[in-house]
Amino acid sequence: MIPVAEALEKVLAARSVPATESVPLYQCPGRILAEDIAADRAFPPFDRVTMDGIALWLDGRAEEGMYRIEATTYAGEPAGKLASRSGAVEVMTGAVLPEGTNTVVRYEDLAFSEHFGSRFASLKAGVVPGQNIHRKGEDRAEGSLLLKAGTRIGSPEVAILATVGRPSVQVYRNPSVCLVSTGDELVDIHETPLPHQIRRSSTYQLSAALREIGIKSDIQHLRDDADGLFRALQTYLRQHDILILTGGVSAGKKDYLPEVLERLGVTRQFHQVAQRPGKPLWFGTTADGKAVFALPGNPVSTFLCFLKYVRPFLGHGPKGKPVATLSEQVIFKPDLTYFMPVATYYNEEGRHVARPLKGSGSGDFANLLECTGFLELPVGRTDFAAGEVFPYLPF
Ligand SMILES: Nc1nc2c(c(=O)[nH]1)N[C@H]1C(S)=C(S)[C@@H](COP(=O)(O)OP(=O)(O)OC[C@H]3O[C@@H](n4cnc5c(N)ncnc54)[C@H](O)[C@@H]3O)O[C@H]1N2
Ligand code: MOO
Ligand SMILES: [Mg+2]
Repeated sequence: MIPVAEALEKVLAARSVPATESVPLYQCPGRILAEDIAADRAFPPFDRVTMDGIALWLDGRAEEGMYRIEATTYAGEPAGKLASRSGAVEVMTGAVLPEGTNTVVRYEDLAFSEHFGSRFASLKAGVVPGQNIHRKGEDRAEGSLLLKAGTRIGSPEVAILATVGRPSVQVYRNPSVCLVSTGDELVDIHETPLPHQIRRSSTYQLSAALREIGIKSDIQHLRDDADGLFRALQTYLRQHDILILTGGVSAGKKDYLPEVLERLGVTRQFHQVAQRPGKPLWFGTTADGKAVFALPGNPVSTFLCFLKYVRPFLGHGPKGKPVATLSEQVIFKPDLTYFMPVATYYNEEGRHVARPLKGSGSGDFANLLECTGFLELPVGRTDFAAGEVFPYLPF
């Protein structure tokens, strides 16, 4: 049995740099960027008018008087030019600031009048020279690094990729993942279980969790039969990069997976981690770079092991190092790291608080409905006080 930190280290050490592929921008969300992205132009690329109104030249003194409207510049038109310091150009939000102007005044702060066939604007309110202009390069300089390879692409990243003109993007190729449930007691979801059977649920849960990070997976099921497992897993290993198996890794007489996997040439990296749930976790690798996770069958263990080990292996997980404050005292005596199911919320003081969800152990997957994640209570202690802060593993 090895400690949690060591198990995670071994899992992360087994990662290899995946091949890359080009995908259309609309298929990018959830994928991991495989190239650096630089600004092809300044952000914004020109002095951008931010209010509908007029652009004029102000030096801080000449606010009085009327400004003759010389022209109008709409968004999408080339930059206009102010001819006279006593004039103004009508401008719309998104237009290029006309040459010779330095300030934009919005319509709400102007009064218009007509004299001798010309329109004039006078200022109704105080004006700060330079106002209402989004200056060229103010956000990012041309050529600056906007996104680094390895970034997970979410909606803000898509906006950046779009604005630098990338209809397709290099991302890391998703691994081919096969989810395999094992167990003679498990029937499929369209079947009616006999009194001693249950429907399999956790491979569907894992498939959903993978989909949330943009990874498609195959779902298979195998009976608790050592030779059958050997033959089928041999095939799945050939066809896929990663196998995620559930059940059959503990001390039961039909828990064949550890033995079968080693017979298949999968090198065991570890079996059993000093944690609850998920103690029987098995992880191995092959000489040709494939990874096999054999997750304990109890559904809460399965899911916890997915979040803690498989998801980071796939390059996904929460940003930063989330923590939460324990809401009440917890006593946990076993000499194990305890991943406690919790529901978190923000209290009035802005603290991220974790409320333990008792549930009835690692078979109680209905307890995950209210759950938002797991609080990681460290090994070597038994008493955890209300108000203490611990690492938090969100869904
Ligand atoms: N003598 C010991 N017994 C057990 C130990 C131990 O250390 N010594 N560990 C316990 C722990 S902890 C866990 S977790 C389980 C893990 O067992 P397995 O990985 O061998 O899983 P199974 O025995 O096949 O199944 C356990 C449990 O989970 C249900 N299950 C399995 N797969 C699914 C699925 N796809 N969907 C829904 N439910 C599933 C299965 O029916 C069993 O009830 O072992 C303890 N025993
Ligand atoms: O890993 Mo087991 O989940 O403690 O039931
Ligand atoms: Mg078992």
